[in-house]
Amino acid sequence: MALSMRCNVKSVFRFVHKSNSHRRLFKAGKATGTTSLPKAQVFSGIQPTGVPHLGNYLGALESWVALQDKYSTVMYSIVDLHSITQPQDPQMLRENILDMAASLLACGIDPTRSILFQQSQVSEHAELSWILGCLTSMPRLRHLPQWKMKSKQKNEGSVGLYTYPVLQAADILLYKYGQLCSSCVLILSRLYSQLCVRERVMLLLCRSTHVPVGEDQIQHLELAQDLARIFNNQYEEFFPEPCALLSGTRKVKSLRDPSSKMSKSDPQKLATVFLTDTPDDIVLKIRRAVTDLTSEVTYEPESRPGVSNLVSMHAAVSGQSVEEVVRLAEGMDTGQYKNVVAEAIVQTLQPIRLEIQRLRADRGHLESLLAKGAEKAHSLAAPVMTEVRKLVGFY
Ligand SMILES: Nc1ncnc2c1ncn2[C@@H]1O[C@H](COP(=O)(O)OC(=O)[C@@H](N)Cc2c[nH]c3ccccc23)[C@@H](O)[C@H]1O
Repeated sequence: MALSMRCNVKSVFRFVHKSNSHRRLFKAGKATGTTSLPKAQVFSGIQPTGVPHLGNYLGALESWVALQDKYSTVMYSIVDLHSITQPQDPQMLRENILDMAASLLACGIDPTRSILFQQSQVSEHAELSWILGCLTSMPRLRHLPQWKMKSKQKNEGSVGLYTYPVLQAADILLYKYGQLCSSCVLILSRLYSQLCVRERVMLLLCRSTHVPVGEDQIQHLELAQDLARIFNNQYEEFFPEPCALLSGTRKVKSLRDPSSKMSKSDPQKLATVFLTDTPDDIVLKIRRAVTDLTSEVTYEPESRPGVSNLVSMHAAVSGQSVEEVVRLAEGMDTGQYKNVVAEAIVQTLQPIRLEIQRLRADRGHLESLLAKGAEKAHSLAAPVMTEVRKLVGFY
């Protein structure tokens, strides 16, 4: 699974030249008695607004799982504060939070290798969001997707919906420190002064928070980068700019309208494949997927979005390239091809569905996992917030 990184290299470059950042690089470990260098972290979030769908899985969750092997601090948050920007029934929300935890575990999130937690249980998210909100201009938020889409649907949106992306920036920026293992720390701290600028840039690039998301979150990530920059200019170099990590399948489209993205809240029942769909549900939805009048299978996202969406989903779930998949489909018409795609999706989702069912049954276990995750997240967020409060002038 290929991941691509979207970072603002120029700003990281600028960051390197500020002497403070340099010193801070060594400061982070003092509290633990080691000389430590901050390092790359992974942070991402998902709203507990129902069972994740194939778009969430291919655009984000699959890479969340893979990143557990590549980074030592990996954090995934069930962003319940974001979810209440739309009306939620309290009992349903409570259930959705635990169901989301079960879904993430079933996809392969391993609580021994990542910190899985509920956003509202770490109050620093809301606090940092307020501070960042005070640095954000109103026009900067007006054109961001969440507001544009959802305020239109409801005629008018809430203040929470409007400032949603500021909270997302706070989520990401809050987790800026990490510890390296002591031998790496020793080697790197000895070497740092001998590194050339390019190597220091690489080190700092690695240090920023990496955020695996689908394409729809890019503008939110850009706001997080801007807010890091604005905060640093206003107070002192403090927040490294985060980078988006995009998976190969950046945007899975709706099966009923391939001009829009697959979404949990799509009112059309056949538009979205959920991770809990049975094989029969999946076959039906794929068979009914909107394509076009050409029967050949090709990959032309602009002119043939429907069939191209099937091809890219098929490539992603089967671990093949788009070219391989198209070659495999030679001689088939789109009707026959849909059966192949459905089968490949069933193969991928079936074990996840069964595991979700198993995990959902033990609510106590899920609650205790989330409580432990919140404790760990809090222990990382608290020292950052202490520094932020000092910089802002609260003490
Ligand atoms: N059709 C699709 N195709 C490809 N990818 C998709 C598709 N639909 C959703 N995604 C991706 O799934 C993740 C979770 O979606 P959410 O809408 O809950 O995701 C959201 O609503 C975020 N605002 C949650 C959030 C809050 N704080 C954060 C901090 C970092 C990253 C993310 C967050 C996302 O990565 C999203 O890009």
